[in-house]
Amino acid sequence: TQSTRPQRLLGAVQKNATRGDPRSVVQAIDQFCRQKEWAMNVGDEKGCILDSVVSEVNPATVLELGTYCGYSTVRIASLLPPHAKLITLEFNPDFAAIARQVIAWAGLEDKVHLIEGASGDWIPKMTEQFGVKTFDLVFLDHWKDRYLPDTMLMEECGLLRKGSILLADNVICPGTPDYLEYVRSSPRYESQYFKSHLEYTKVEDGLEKSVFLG
Ligand SMILES: Cc1ncnc2c1ncn2[C@@H]1O[C@H](/C=C/CNC(=O)c2cc(-c3ccc(F)cc3)cc(O)c2O)[C@@H](O)[C@H]1O
Ligand SMILES: [Mg+2]
Repeated sequence: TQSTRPQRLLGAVQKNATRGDPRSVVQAIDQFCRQKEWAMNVGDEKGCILDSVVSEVNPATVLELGTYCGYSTVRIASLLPPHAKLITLEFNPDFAAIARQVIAWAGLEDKVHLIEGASGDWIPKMTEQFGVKTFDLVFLDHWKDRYLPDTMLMEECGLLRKGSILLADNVICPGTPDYLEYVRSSPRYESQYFKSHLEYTKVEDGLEKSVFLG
């Protein structure tokens, strides 16, 4: 039977990356996506911006919405301090299965909690299920029409504290107009746009970093 693109991406990791070496996993995926098949990972260019924000925030608790194959999960987890926790939500079981293997190949399974389920169902359960009071950093990279409702839901559930950082992928391409309007106009956020390019292309895209002001 035909393999899927995520399966071929995992194959490239297992073939070209060194077990336990997150940077080699990231490099293997970027090489695969540049040379073989485009895939919707945040990519190397926007990935450097993601790395700098993670390093600056030095978060103890991170939430990622939309794991896909685990590329940004590996980038983020590889920069976390020893006891930090990254919770990543993915509702497609096939993608979740690939992501688990990518995360394991990088040797980061102890830092990552991959939950198979929908963000809308799981955001309200974060405190009771994982003892998370608030998130220091949230990376939004799931369906673009879910960014705004899930941000409002996180506010309602008290998961954001003064200083929590939201970092959103694809605010230009494919675009998240309602989310962008919200975080840029709300007095409860201080927003900043990091201009970049759509992964592995010359098309404009960027990340929006928004600080929750409480
Ligand atoms: C509510 C809920 N709960 C849990 N998991 C959820 C969830 N909603 C989605 N997911 C999961 O997250 C990923 C989905 C990511 C969506 N990302 C994009 O659509 C995307 C697209 C492009 C793109 C740009 C130009 C083009 F021409 C074509 C595509 C680039 C990107 O970077 C993207 O992120 C995927 O793994 C999906 O199962
Ligand atoms: Mg994206």
